[in-house]
Amino acid sequence: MKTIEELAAIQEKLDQRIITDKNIQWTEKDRLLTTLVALDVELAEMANESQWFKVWKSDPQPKEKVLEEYVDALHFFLSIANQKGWVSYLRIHPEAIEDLEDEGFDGGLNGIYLEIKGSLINALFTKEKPLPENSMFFKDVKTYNALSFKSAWFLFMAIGLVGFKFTEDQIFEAYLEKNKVNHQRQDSGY
Ligand SMILES: O=c1ccn([C@H]2C[C@H](O)[C@@H](COP(=O)(O)O)O2)c(=O)[nH]1
Repeated sequence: MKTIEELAAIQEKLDQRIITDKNIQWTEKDRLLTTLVALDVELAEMANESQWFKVWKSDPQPKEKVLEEYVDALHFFLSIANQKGWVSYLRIHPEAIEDLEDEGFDGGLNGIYLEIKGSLINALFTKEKPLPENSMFFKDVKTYNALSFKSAWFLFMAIGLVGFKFTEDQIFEAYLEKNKVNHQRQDSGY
């Protein structure tokens, strides 16, 4: 199985190919904001396919495409990590996921989903602010912005692994499969 850092490198190749093929001219900021909008839309599509919030339906079962929408969102998450130099924050501790599995999450999937969005906004829109030198948070995390990203990423993985009960293998394989499709789309002038 590939590592998450390898997936990030695979993502960067796809992004750069799209930028070249479509001759996209943009500032770093334009690129980042475009990616955040794309991620926000994919997260919503994922929620819509999963249907967990559709309490008004008699049997809101997850639809087939949840994993596909999940890995579409994963593409844009990786892209943001690449753009901001946050790839090293993509490693998560399996024990933290296990703890979440045991304790559950305040607000359930709605809570996690909305917190992902809030944390992403904090990560990208608040002024860069360093964490205190002797911060009790992770040693490698230097700013509040990076901490918010790490938190959004952890919750995104938690939705996949705990909420939807996908395995990491399933997620990584589905990502590679969709990445291939995205290249094929570019080959055929998407
Ligand atoms: O710069 C880009 C543009 C698109 N995609 C991928 C992510 C999703 O898998 C898919 C979304 O495209 P639509 O199906 O929404 O057109 O394309 C990227 O990875 N990078």
